Amino acid sequence: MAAPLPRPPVVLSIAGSDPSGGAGIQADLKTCSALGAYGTCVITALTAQSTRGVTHVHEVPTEIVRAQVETLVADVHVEVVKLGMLASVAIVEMVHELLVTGPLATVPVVLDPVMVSTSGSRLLAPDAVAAVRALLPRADVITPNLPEAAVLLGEDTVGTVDGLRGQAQRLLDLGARRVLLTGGHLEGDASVDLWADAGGSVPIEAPRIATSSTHGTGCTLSSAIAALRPRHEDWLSAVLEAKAWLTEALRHGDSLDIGGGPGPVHHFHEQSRWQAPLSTGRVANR
Ligand SMILES: Nc1ncnc2c1ncn2[C@@H]1O[C@H](COP(=O)(O)OP(=O)(O)OP(=O)(O)O)[C@@H](O)[C@H]1O
Ligand SMILES: Cc1ncc(COP(=O)(O)O)c(N)n1
Repeated sequence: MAAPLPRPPVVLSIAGSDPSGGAGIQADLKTCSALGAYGTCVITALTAQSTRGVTHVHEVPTEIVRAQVETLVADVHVEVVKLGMLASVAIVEMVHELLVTGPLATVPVVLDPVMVSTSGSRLLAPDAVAAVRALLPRADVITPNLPEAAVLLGEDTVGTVDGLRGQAQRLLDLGARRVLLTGGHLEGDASVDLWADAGGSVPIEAPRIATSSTHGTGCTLSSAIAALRPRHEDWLSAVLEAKAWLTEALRHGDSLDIGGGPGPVHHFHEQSRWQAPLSTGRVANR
């Protein structure tokens, strides 16, 4: 029998804070705990938000973002980084530098290019889109939703799986290595995302859950991929497990009954409980 991992893989979420606990670093840390990873975080922005929406955004000074990363990484070995809300050009560029020439230079990256909250508030300054685009080649996987993919490409939002294929390919052309284009904004009985990498593209389907508890699904999915990557041989296998787990967390979200707006998914529901598989002890590499 193979030995279990000696300790949980360490994931670093660099993202914004959501006091309502459904999105941002709070969702990322819960996801890590639910999936057997150890979550750490560096906060880029404080938002004042509830399930009903965002009322304020306060960006963390870039030197404090840098200090958080440097202080953490000097002590703790991070196995995967997940990037969420990066707020401004200055923060995107600072994080980019840390990922290329700084202490995170060899760490695999999942980039969720967060731009606008479900409730419609800007979480990324419009002039920061080019800086996020420049970050694409440094990410191992990017997880844009349909509006985010369209903004990155300077195109209109598409609404069909064929349209997704074209956009995913053009994101690869921009330097992304692997793309999971999330189709939560599509309609239909299935919730279809599109995976694309140098080998081609493949739709990833799950049942569409009739629920209003969709706050933070994008954050939760991208951090689940980061949390599961060290336990899989490749990125696509981690994505498939993350998507299946998220679907169960969505299925049980309404039972939480948090807030008056779109509520969070249920990271810890019994039927979505994740069990650490026996493992070879392999950890992610690039
Ligand atoms: N009702 C649903 N049922 C099943 N899966 C869903 C549903 N809504 C979203 N998903 C899935 O959740 C994941 C994230 O989807 P989405 O495209 O909505 O990202 P997002 O817009 O970044 O999310 P959010 O802004 O809510 O954090 C995808 O895998 C998507 O297919
Ligand atoms: C800090 C933070 N990060 C990300 C989101 C996106 O999540 P959603 O689209 O569900 O509002 C958010 N609302 N807040």
